[in-house]
Amino acid sequence: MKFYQQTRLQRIATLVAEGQLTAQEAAFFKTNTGLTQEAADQLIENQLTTFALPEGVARGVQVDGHVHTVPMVTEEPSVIAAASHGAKLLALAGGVQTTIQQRAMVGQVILQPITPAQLAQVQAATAQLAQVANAAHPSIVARGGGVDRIRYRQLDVQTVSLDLIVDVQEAMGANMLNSMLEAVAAVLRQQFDVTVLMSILSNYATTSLVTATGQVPVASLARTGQTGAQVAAGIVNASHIAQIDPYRAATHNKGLMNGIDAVVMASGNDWRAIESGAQAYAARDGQYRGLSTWHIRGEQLVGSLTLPLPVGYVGGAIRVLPAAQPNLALMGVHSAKALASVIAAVGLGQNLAALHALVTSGIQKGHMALQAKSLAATAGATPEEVPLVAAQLQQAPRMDLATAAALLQELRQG
Ligand SMILES: CC(C)(COP(=O)([O-])OP(=O)([O-])OC[C@H]1O[C@@H](n2cnc3c(N)ncnc32)[C@H](O)[C@@H]1OP(=O)([O-])[O-])[C@@H](O)C(=O)NCCC(=O)NCCSC(=O)C[C@@](C)(O)CC(=O)[O-]
Ligand SMILES: NC(=O)C1=CN([C@@H]2O[C@H](COP(=O)(O)OP(=O)(O)OC[C@H]3O[C@@H](n4cnc5c(N)ncnc54)[C@H](OP(=O)(O)O)[C@@H]3O)[C@@H](O)[C@H]2O)C=CC1
Repeated sequence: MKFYQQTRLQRIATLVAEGQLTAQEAAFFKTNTGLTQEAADQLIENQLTTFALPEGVARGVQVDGHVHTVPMVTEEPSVIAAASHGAKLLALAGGVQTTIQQRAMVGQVILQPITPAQLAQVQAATAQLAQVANAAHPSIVARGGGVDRIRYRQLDVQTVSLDLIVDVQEAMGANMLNSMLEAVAAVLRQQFDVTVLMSILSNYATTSLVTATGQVPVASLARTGQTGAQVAAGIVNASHIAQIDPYRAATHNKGLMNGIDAVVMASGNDWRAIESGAQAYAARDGQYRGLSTWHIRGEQLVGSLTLPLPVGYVGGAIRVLPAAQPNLALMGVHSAKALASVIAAVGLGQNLAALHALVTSGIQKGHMALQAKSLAATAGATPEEVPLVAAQLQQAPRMDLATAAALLQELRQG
């Protein structure tokens, strides 16, 4: 029986049998009910309750020679099926390869107003400012990180952004960077008499770019009535439309962020930070574009996705959210870079599956088939009734809430 045809408990047992979960981790996944109210109260303000989302796994995600089972947190039906489908296609030609040139965070101290003479003074003190920043968070220096460099960008005639670029090692680094930035800002105000408007990290993490590339044999893309070459050409054309039309680009990127956000959330990372960075990067040359592109090389359809992924392997809420550590263990990643690589690979596969569906049967066939369960539940079906209503919904001429409600009523009337 396929993994996705098994029951929840059978899936956990399969992962144990495969050696992907220890007995202790399996016990956690079986009984996990999320955050306690007490833990939730420690995390946010004015806490009332907790809010749960489903978590599943994409299987067979092949990245840089390793095969990963990837936890994904999402409320949207068909996202995990699509991630699995994309990963399966990409695995046919060796999986996804990733490159990470650098992993650092950027923060800004905005100097405004500043004269050219004042700027020259500040620039002359760059080494001192780097020392100030490192002294504000010495433990990151002890861990092998710290200030990488400082650069200056003139934003308008009286405004300069002093950009602090910091190697944050295994953390996302937002809090540590903000401490460093505020220390630099204080010295600039006190010793250089410069007006500092504000200091804060930037989520446009261009120093944490990850590129995922992968290929699929064109022949494997064939579907009833369409040759592999026709489907591959359709995917290339769809990817081109996302380069020339922001209306399409936004949807193209939403599709790949379906996978990226789901893994970011499962890992306990800050998904708003990843979303904002990705969307800013999509508009980096002044026009908003698709983050991934596809082209044909010989017998292969080749895809590439680049985006900023400043995720942490430690810090933030990763220790506090109960599922984050078991999820990282199940994913089989042991560093922030490895996590970023897996996330990028899921994004590329997610995009491939969505484009494949769009240029073949259309999105509704696969998506709505999987939406049937959630429609049945929305109509009020109990867990026992959901599969019965969902099965009938898939045969019905229209798959909508009214039909689901009518089918449920029929079922209850026997
Ligand atoms: C839904 C599929 C995968 C069906 O895909 P399919 O080819 O019709 O069905 P299949 O039964 O032949 O399955 C193919 C593979 O999909 C996976 N798969 C299949 N079913 C399951 C399942 N239940 N649970 C887990 N994995 C599943 C699995 O890997 C399976 O291979 P197998 O293991 O059977 O050898 C396909 O139609 C698809 O990928 N569709 C895209 C769905 C999608 O992107 N959903 C997101 C919501 S729409 C959206 O938000 C974004 C969008 C689409 O607008 C983005 C854009 O426009 O670019
Ligand atoms: N704009 C944004 O995106 C903003 C985001 N945030 C939030 O900031 C949080 C992330 O900030 P971050 O600074 O990463 O989190 P933390 O404040 O939790 O700092 C990271 C922690 O990890 C510890 N650590 C242990 N091992 C390592 C290692 N190998 N490398 C690096 N650190 C290690 C550090 O220890 P030590 O102290 O000894 O160095 C530090 O305590 C997220 O919750 C995010 O939501 C906050 C402000 C703005």
